[in-house]
Amino acid sequence: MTISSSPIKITAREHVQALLDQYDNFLFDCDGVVWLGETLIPGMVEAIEYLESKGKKVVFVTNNSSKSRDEYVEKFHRLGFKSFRKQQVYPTCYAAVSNLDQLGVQPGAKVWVLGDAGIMHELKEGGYQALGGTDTRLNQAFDPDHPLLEVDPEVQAVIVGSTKDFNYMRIALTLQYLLHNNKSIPFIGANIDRTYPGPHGLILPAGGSVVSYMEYTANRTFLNVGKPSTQFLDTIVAENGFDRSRTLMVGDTLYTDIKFGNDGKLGAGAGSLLVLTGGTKPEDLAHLLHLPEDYEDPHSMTPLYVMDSFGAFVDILKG
Ligand SMILES: O=C(O)[C@H](O)[C@H](O)COP(=O)(O)O
Ligand SMILES: [Mg+2]
Repeated sequence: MTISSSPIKITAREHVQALLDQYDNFLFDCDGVVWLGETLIPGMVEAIEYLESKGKKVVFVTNNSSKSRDEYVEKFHRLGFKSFRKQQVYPTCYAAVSNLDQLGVQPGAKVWVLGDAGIMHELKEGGYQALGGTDTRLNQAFDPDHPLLEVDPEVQAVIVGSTKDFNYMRIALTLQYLLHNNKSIPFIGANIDRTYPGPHGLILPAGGSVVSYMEYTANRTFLNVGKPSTQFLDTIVAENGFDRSRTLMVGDTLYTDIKFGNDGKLGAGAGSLLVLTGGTKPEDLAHLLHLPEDYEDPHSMTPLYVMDSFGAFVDILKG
């Protein structure tokens, strides 16, 4: 996907009206677009309710694997999205588990996790046995003689995502599974994000840094199931029956969200909108500074539209 011109800035009523005319389906990123941690971005509930009142289809696609779909339902309801349904959210913990079958790992199998509760819960919901992850026995200091370090030969896959419990015990054990059986069991990464925007202006280490740590120490490459995976988008489009040409991706990160929309051929020619409420600042957009070096095409990360906050949608429309 190539977008050669500068993004169109959405500031006026006619711009917002044009979005409503052009798109029937809206995909929203979460961290940095809908909320920052537990803090809702002002106007987002009103914006989503407005879109839905006009018959638009809205789904949320997040690389944050720390919560399962059920836990996201609770969060959306808590933050005021009263009619939110489980089928509207696609977190990468769900994407990771959905991929297992295609990788030859059937329900019932044991799966090792370096990550938070979302992955554990989605594994259980999918009929898998989740090992590692939030197991509190792994909170203790590393001890090479600890019986927990014994590898379970029945583990058939490893899923790594963001975690705030990134300690040496968990890292060392995860490495054993990644090396096990001549590095033959699938290694799934929940995302490639380097950082994510936290509250109070904090920039926090994201899941991609955890996945990359394990990739480096195991000297293995992982399967990224999160944005910008085109397979992830294909699944969402197919499950919801979306017409790509009438679908827009709204996100705050160039190399995940915007690339997801552009590479996924959304919109009639393009379908990505960058908001500046999260990790990307105007100067980043100007220079496309945050690009991982292995992404060769900067145009695939250039949004068609840019907006200070999607939360301003209704206010702009009302003039
Ligand atoms: O590490 C994480 O949890 C994610 O990278 C991060 O939160 C991104 O989430 P998203 O912006 O895709 O909602
Ligand atoms: Mg984001």
